[in-house]
Amino acid sequence: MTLDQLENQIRSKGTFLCVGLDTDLEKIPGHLLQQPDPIFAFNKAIIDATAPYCVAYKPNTAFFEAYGVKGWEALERTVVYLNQNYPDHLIIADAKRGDIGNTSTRYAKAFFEEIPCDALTIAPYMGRDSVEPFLEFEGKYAVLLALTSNPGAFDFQTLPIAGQQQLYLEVLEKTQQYKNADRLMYVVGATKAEFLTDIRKVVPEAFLLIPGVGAQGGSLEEVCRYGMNKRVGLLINSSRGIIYASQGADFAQRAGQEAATLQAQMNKMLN
Ligand SMILES: O=C(O)c1cc(=O)[nH]c(=O)n1[C@@H]1O[C@H](COP(=O)(O)O)[C@@H](O)[C@H]1O
Repeated sequence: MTLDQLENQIRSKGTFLCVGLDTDLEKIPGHLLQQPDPIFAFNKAIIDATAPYCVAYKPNTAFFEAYGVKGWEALERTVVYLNQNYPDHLIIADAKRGDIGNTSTRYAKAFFEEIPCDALTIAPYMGRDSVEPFLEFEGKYAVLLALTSNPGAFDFQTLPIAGQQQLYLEVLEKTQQYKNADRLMYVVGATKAEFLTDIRKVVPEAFLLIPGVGAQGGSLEEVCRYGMNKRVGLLINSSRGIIYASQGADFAQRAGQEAATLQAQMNKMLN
């Protein structure tokens, strides 16, 4: 998917919502546990209920990897289902990878080819040779952690380097020099909305993946005020707030309602 196509989807559907698939067998309705693949059964129902209100899905691979081979199979089924039925939705594998060059290439093949996602979250701290292999795939995106939503983000990411620029700003500035930097997106936590003005000075054009609304308490309004750019430039993720809106038989319907509520709020911000 090109960024122009992504922007067109956002504008035509009036939403820049990304639904996070953080599927936990301990939280899904009991009746699904009788299914041959309960994780996929849950995801499929959530996807069918929320697709009109979002432009992206973010399966967090930890929630699949935790179940070993069965989890990987569920991830693959989920991605195949999305590609076949909802090809206009961006699929972001949230795996937070990144390693020396030849290893990064294998991760890229795993998540861009073998399990064909459109984007992959990456920890940038091993530097240029660990990130550029992900940027060799046309139509695919590396989503680098810039300023994360969790409290520990302040341990390192906001520290000044050698008394100068803060580390997260250095990550943004330096990675914009990488080859195929137009295939980069960045993660910024919704809980860090007050930093978005500084972030936009360094990456005015880039798409930002913003997790942390809903369960983590970030404000959609503040994120839009400080983070939106002329191509919208935002994908706002909510996982638990949508997929566990109900843990009963009406779970999919309630997930759809939550997604519709967010879509309505986003639509207002776009107009
Ligand atoms: O890369 C991410 O997606 C991510 C980065 C970050 O800074 N904070 C963050 O919460 N996430 C992910 O975004 C999702 C947030 O889930 P909820 O808090 O349930 O909406 C989880 O899958 C997290 O792993």
